[in-house]
Amino acid sequence: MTAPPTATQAPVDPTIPTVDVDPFAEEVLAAPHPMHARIRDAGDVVWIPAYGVYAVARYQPVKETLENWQDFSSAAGVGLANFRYEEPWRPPSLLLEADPPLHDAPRSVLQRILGPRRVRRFEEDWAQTAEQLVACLLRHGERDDESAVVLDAVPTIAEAFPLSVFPAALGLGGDGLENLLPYGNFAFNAFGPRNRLVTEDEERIGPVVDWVSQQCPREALAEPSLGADIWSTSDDADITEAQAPLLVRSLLTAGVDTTVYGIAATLCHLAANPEQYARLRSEPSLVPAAIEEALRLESPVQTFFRTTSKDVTIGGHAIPADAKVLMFLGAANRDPRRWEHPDEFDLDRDPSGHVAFGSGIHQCVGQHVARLEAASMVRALLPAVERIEFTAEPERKINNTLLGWKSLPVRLIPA
Ligand code: HEM
Ligand SMILES: CCOc1cccc(C(=O)O)c1
Repeated sequence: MTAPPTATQAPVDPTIPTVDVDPFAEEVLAAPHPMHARIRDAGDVVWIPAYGVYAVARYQPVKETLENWQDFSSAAGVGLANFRYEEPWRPPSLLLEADPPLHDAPRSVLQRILGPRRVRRFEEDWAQTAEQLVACLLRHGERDDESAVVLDAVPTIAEAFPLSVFPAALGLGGDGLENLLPYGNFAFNAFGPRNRLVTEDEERIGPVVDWVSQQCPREALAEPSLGADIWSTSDDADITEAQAPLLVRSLLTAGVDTTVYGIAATLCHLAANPEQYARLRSEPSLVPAAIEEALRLESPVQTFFRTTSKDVTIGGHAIPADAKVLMFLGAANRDPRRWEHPDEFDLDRDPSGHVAFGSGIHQCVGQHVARLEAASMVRALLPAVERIEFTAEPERKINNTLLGWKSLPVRLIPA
């Protein structure tokens, strides 16, 4: 492993604007939108001296960088760390941190197992679970003096629902599920710099990492399940027995915190836009559009990096080989060059083309699972809850990669 290059404090192309921000400062992680506008306005690509990286925030260059896997590699890691010089904190993902051809077979296996038709088999069960959750909250929830149910929608809905359906769908047993959110939280923090968000957890994450590893062997996974499906593809040599547990680990890592943040994002905008919530109640066919619009607006996964595989250009500017390029997915999803009134939640917008799930060969392979979880939850709320109102300011959850809510204090007015 050769020594990492010293982060040059200036771009090799002097026409690339420098933007002196720290995207991973906690106050910026909690409220990134002003920084996004500043970077978008500076140009197609900018230099961020704080980390010695290039960055793209406008929709077009973000989408092109995501889709150009040949020039912008994932195999050197999709975080700040460059695996060509630095040891990853865990064995790299066979999908997220791989390029073709190594990426091909694992991707094909998960694409088949998590495809829309296969995911539809969960529809009835997840709808029933979501309806039971809503009925239980309305029956047992604390009531205010106007008989509305007062609760924090993050633990009681956004976290409770995914944790009640996804581990079982994956094939996990019942013990230790409290490790899932901390593991995903650490994994997403680890894509960023080694700041407090990483160091404060790394001392105690060991047992959590061990628990996750213990969930991946074939004998740990119930049948039938998504995890068992992964292992059965190793019988047909689509993937090897050594690869199967890493694919299970991928679903454990990427498949929980993200959906919690996605549901919280949707609930936040339904509470903030009561007239659009009312419209959904009368037009439930708009539920998928509402979820896509919330994902565009919030982009639970805010950033990922790529590493240039040779001397390339972005927007006509020269970028050298082996450079890290930070892609601001959340900024691209609010780029006024691509979206009209970009910061508004608009049910009538066509949100297709947003990059909340990425784009190209690495586009989220779990997106159908994510969409079904969110739709199941929203569809269960609509007939039972007339309105969702904030009772206090929502509180941000801070993470180097994820943007979401730690708390959504609301009152549910029963229908
Ligand atoms: C709202 C929820 C979710 C969001 C916003 C999200 C976002 C993303 C994004 C942006 C990528 C692209 C990464 C890149 O280009 O480097 C991605 C990839 C991926 N996602 Fe999701 N995701 C979500 C839910 C899920 C779920 C539920 C699963 C598993 C069941 C999952 C599994 C994966 C995997 C394995 C990859 C890597 C795919 C590849 O590299 O080929 N994600 N996701
Ligand atoms: C949501 C982006 O997708 C991810 C995130 C973290 C880990 C993995 C994996 O493949 O292990 C995938």
